[in-house]
Amino acid sequence: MSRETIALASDHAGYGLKSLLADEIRTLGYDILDLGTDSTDSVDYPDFGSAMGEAVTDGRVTRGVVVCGTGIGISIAANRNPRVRAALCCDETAARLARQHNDANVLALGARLVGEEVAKACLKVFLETDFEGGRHQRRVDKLGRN
Ligand SMILES: O=C(CO)[C@H](O)[C@H](O)[C@H](O)COP(=O)(O)O
Repeated sequence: MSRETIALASDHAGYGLKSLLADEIRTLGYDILDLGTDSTDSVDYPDFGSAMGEAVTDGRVTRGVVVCGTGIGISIAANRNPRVRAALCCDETAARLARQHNDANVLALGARLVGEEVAKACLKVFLETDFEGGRHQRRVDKLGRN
């Protein structure tokens, strides 16, 4: 069976955590599609949130992870794309519920707000938790395209 590819995108503030999460994603048994940025040189988070939206829309990936300083800007940017349901998470419980209840397809993290171990725990839960469907499906349907 082929391995799922997980897309990753960040701005400069999220670059370090993105690199660490790329290694973690591979360790967990997935391939990665790195949408940048490629250094800590200052860039604009909307460009990378938008790149994530395009990767989901054109079918290169079904799930991804976005990182900026707070996770706020890049999650707003990713969510401008109607096919993205990006969830900004600061702990494992939020990451689990984002999958179970919201069928979130993009995990957003704030590199300046969460520690590396918490970020890795959020990532693992996000990747390994299934959507529960049922009443949640009706609500996700009301969000629009997916
Ligand atoms: O957190 C962010 C947006 O919500 C960004 O990652 C930036 O860190 C933030 O806007 C601050 O930017 P700076 O140019 O690194 O000061």
